[in-house]
Amino acid sequence: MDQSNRYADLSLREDELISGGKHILVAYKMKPKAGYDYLQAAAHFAAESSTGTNVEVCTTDDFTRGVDALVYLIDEASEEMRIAYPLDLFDRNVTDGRMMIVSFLTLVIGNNQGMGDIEHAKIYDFYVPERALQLFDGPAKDISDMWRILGRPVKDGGYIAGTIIKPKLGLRPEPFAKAAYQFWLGGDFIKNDEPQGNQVFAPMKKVMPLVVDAMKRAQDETGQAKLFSANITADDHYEMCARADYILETFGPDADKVAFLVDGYVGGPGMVTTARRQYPNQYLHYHRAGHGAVTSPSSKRGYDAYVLAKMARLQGASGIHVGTMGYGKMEGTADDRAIAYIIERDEYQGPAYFQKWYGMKPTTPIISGGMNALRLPGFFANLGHGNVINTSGGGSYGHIDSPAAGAISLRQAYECWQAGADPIEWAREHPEFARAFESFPGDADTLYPGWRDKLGAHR
Ligand SMILES: O=C(COP(=O)(O)O)[C@H](O)[C@H](O)COP(=O)(O)O
Ligand SMILES: [Mg+2]
Repeated sequence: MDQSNRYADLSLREDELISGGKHILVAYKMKPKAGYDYLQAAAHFAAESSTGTNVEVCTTDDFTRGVDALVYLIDEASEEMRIAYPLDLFDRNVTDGRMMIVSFLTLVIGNNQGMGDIEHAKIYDFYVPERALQLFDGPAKDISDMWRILGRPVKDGGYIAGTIIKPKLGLRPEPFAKAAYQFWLGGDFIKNDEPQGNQVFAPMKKVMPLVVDAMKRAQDETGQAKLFSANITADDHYEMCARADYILETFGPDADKVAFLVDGYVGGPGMVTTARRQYPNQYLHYHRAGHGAVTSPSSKRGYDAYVLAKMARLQGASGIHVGTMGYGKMEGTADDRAIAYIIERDEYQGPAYFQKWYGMKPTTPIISGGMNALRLPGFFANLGHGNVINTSGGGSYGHIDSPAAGAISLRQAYECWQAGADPIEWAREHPEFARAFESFPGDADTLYPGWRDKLGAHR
């Protein structure tokens, strides 16, 4: 059935839809199955994503038609399809009238992902009008809260040197806490790796008191505040809250230095929002493990990492992983800067839409995955600033001298970039950074050819 008379209006202008402020706009790359007309398939897509189905139903009335999603732009050659969704389509909380990402996802990337006439469709950008932005929680805490705890300026407080306890799994409580202590002697921030929780060989109630002790000792020894991001992920939100409450109680006077990590992609928006709403005083760390299943450039379905990050800011993540922009081990390119910019700035021109955030707090880009001191100078040059949290697991625990030396080498890499210095020259004056070359010789050969001769001459 051709529904393009009802669910498409190509005369609608995007600038007018935006100035009207009554629609969420979504940009897709969509391809119909062979033999299907592009506009008809797009209109069916909009129908399934809003008020319709594949046939006319007798229960539809004039009001129903007023909340139809409308295809307002198509370009078959570039697989471009943009749809305007009236705000009233989206579910609101009974308790407080607020909007929810789960309803946004259910409509804009819901049943349309399994349609028989669609080859594939993937969201690459969306636009949220001011009124809808007011109805999302947004972050309660942001990187300025971390900087404040670290005793830094709350604006442009700079690089937070972090790590992930490695090995990823398999450490019992004492070696786990020892690993934390060793890193904190040189660095700022430690996160649980995303699967670490309450394994039988490392029960949370044995691990956490030892981590608190390690934090205290590292703080005493260095005279600096230290931060810990604790994984509270669980299927059951009561379990999640039990973990969070236990952790806050255990950290006691240092509880402000605790972030809560949630595996937000596998756990879903309910998990993220539970953490956001139950613990608004804690920094909320969104780990996106699993996201590649839909966000990977090789996937023609789902949504991309830019869209995931933008949704995370709406939901109230204080920080989310944004990849390493081609400088680490995970998939990514230099252009992934956009993923950081959309979540940290007050406004940003995305791939399709110019988004203003109207004062919503920023979400910190968390840089993680195969990073080490040698890769950081290029990373900062590409991003253009260093106001990020970076967690280098292998880059710290793989340093040949110690985790503390690994941590120090990370900070030195940041300072090298800040100074605009040549990394080889910097290494001559900064021993931990120099030893990173020997710790990661494969990276050193790739990034700084001839480093052995140049540094060896001064050894
Ligand atoms: O444990 C790590 C990195 O460990 P290491 O520092 O040892 O490589 C992170 O879970 C991934 O990088 C995910 O990050 P992202 O979601 O940005 O890919
Ligand atoms: Mg990890």
